[in-house]
Amino acid sequence: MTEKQEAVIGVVTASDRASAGVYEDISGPAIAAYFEKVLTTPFRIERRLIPDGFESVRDTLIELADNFGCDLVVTTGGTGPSPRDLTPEATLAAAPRELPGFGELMRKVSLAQTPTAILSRQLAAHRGKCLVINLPGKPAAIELCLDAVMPAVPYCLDLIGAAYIETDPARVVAFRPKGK
Ligand SMILES: Nc1ncnc2c1ncn2[C@@H]1O[C@H](COP(=O)(O)OP(=O)(O)OP(=O)(O)O)[C@@H](O)[C@H]1O
Ligand SMILES: Nc1nc2c(c(=O)[nH]1)N[C@H]1C(S)=C(S)[C@@H](COP(=O)(O)O)O[C@H]1N2
Repeated sequence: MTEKQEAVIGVVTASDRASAGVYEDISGPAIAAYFEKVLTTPFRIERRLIPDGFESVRDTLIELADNFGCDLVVTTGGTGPSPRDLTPEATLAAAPRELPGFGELMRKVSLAQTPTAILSRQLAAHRGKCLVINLPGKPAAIELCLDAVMPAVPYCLDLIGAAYIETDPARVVAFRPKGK
């Protein structure tokens, strides 16, 4: 296995209002803080705070994957049914190979928190060696959704040829089949 020294993790907040300064972006920093807590292998974060919209999100994801070498990009916001909520469409335009289990599981755990969880069209997909995971905009969704999918993320990154990452087992028990 070729191990890269440092994983690169993109954190993208898609929100018209947070990007215009109407309210403070809490969800983007919460994602970065989550990885600080959970990962034990070296990584750095690339943060972006952008307006909602198909092109803004698609182009940001492509830039993070292709020019910044991101192994993983986590987005927040723009997953709902409002006309400007276009993060899932933009994600599939940038990363055409969907991993449907991620969206299914995140909606399932979110339903325990709120009945409106079914309004989120959040998904995960990969662009070559870069995995993209959508989260809802609400700060309360961040840790809940990431806790649900993180056990499978390190092995997923192995399979797509991205960086090798490890989690603190006291926080997240990551699953890698034996011998991998
Ligand atoms: N990045 C964020 N940081 C903090 N709070 C947020 C964020 N995104 C959403 N929220 C909160 O969730 C509420 C509902 O968010 P909504 O789904 O309308 O956001 P959005 O469509 O992602 O963003 P916007 O409407 O600003 O473009 C917001 O009013 C705000 O209180
Ligand atoms: N865990 C969790 N999931 C959630 C929510 C939440 O508060 N917690 N909010 C829901 C709501 S109200 C909406 S409209 C959708 C989409 O939100 P977004 O457009 O900000 O991505 O996510 C849903 N999923």
